Amino acid sequence: MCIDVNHVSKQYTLWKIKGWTRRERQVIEAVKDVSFRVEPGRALALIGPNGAGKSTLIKLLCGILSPTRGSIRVLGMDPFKDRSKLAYHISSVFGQRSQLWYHLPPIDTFLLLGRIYDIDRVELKKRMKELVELFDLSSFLYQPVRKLSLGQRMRCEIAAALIHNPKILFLDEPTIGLDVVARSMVIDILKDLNQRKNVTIILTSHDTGDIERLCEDVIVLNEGRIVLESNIREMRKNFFHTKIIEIEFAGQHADLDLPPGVSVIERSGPVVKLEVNLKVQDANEVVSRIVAQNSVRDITIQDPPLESIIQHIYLSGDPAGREAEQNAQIDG
Ligand SMILES: Nc1ncnc2c1ncn2[C@@H]1O[C@H](COP(=O)(O)OP(=O)(O)OP(=O)(O)O)[C@@H](O)[C@H]1O
Repeated sequence: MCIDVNHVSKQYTLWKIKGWTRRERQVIEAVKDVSFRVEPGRALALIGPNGAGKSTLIKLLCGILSPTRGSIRVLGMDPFKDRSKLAYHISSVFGQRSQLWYHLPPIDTFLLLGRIYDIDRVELKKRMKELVELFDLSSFLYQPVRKLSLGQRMRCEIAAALIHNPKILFLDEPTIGLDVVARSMVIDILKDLNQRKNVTIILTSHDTGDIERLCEDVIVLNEGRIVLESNIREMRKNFFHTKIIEIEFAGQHADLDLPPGVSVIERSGPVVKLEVNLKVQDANEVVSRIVAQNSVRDITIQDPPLESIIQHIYLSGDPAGREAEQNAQIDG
């Protein structure tokens, strides 16, 4: 087992100043009785709305914070107590914070990290060469970090985090602020690391595209609690109550005669998008009916975007995937 989290809670204590002499204690329970396990080589997404406790959980797993209750084992170690020993085997990237020296070029941070992790000179040179190639850093390796674009800096951040060949990589919003091209490059590299080098990845992101491309497992947190723990494929299956049918009509078409449970969500010239409620209608039957009544050039059936399922889970606050269980019972 790579990560084993048992009934972990984390409280922050804040002191509010009340008048000149009084202070009021306020306790925020950011993580509440959370338990889960991660097998080596998996890619897990921690998702949830703002303030759900994702960053706190990552900090607990990295040993930056200690739990108020419960126990955590990462690679068999207690991350808080064995922090310096564990540091040789894990790494973290926080999108909002940098570990690169701002006024120095990235190469200097790489060399410094090589010293910190006691990496032999020859080995360090070899690893730097690999990372420079993998992240395509050669054109700005000797430029001060302050002069790099955000995308270039993030590539250097992740490269720096990998210099000591960690077994687990924790990433908290690693693509925040990146444009589509830079984001796609970062996610592709992470996927490659996960699949080829078996690096376990724990990621928080608000971007469903990143999650879908990189992760196979997902934990949804809400107000500090796990509200769903699932495989992304299972989550899609259990939470999809709708299908989207996109039809391109050949020429003019009369008003569609739609059965109950089917509604038009978009119209653009000859293209019409329909949403089918699968609890009421079968999508294939809807397609057959439309094709029989109209002249159709193209027709596709799609799943709704992952984003809409996640939104649905957040809104329903469905504890421990109760709705998913009910659906599984109905289906099966
Ligand atoms: N250092 C701290 N001191 C006090 N409260 C904190 C601290 N860090 C986080 N919190 C509180 O703990 C709760 C969880 O915060 P956390 O940053 O873990 O959530 P998050 O899911 O990562 O949110 P976001 O998506 O906005 O980054 C929030 O209510 C937050 O205000």
